[in-house]
Amino acid sequence: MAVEKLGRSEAESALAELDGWEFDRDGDAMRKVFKFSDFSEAWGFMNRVALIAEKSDHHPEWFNVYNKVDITLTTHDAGGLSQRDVKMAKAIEAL
Ligand SMILES: C[C@H](O)[C@H](O)[C@H]1CNC2=NC(N)=NC(=O)C2=N1
Repeated sequence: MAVEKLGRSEAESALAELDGWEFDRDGDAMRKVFKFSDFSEAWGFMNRVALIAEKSDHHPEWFNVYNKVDITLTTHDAGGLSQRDVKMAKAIEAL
């Protein structure tokens, strides 16, 4: 699927509206570390994110240790950040 990479200023304004998300990989990705009270809470969160990912065919790069979930969003098909990442981050924030 063709997806367009966001321009720097588009990406900046999108991130400005998203709590805690920061640029990563020279602006080609966005990243946030979520912390929970324990593994069970983190895993429950990951399950909900996984369902969103499958439904939207957009998958996070993530790393989990116990109560921490480190999420990186990028669009491989676009070679950087796209509207799909912004949409995904908003969906994650809405959980
Ligand atoms: C074929 C399939 O639609 C693509 O590989 C999708 C799947 N999930 C994806 N996830 C992410 N994060 N980036 C993509 O470019 C991407 N592409």
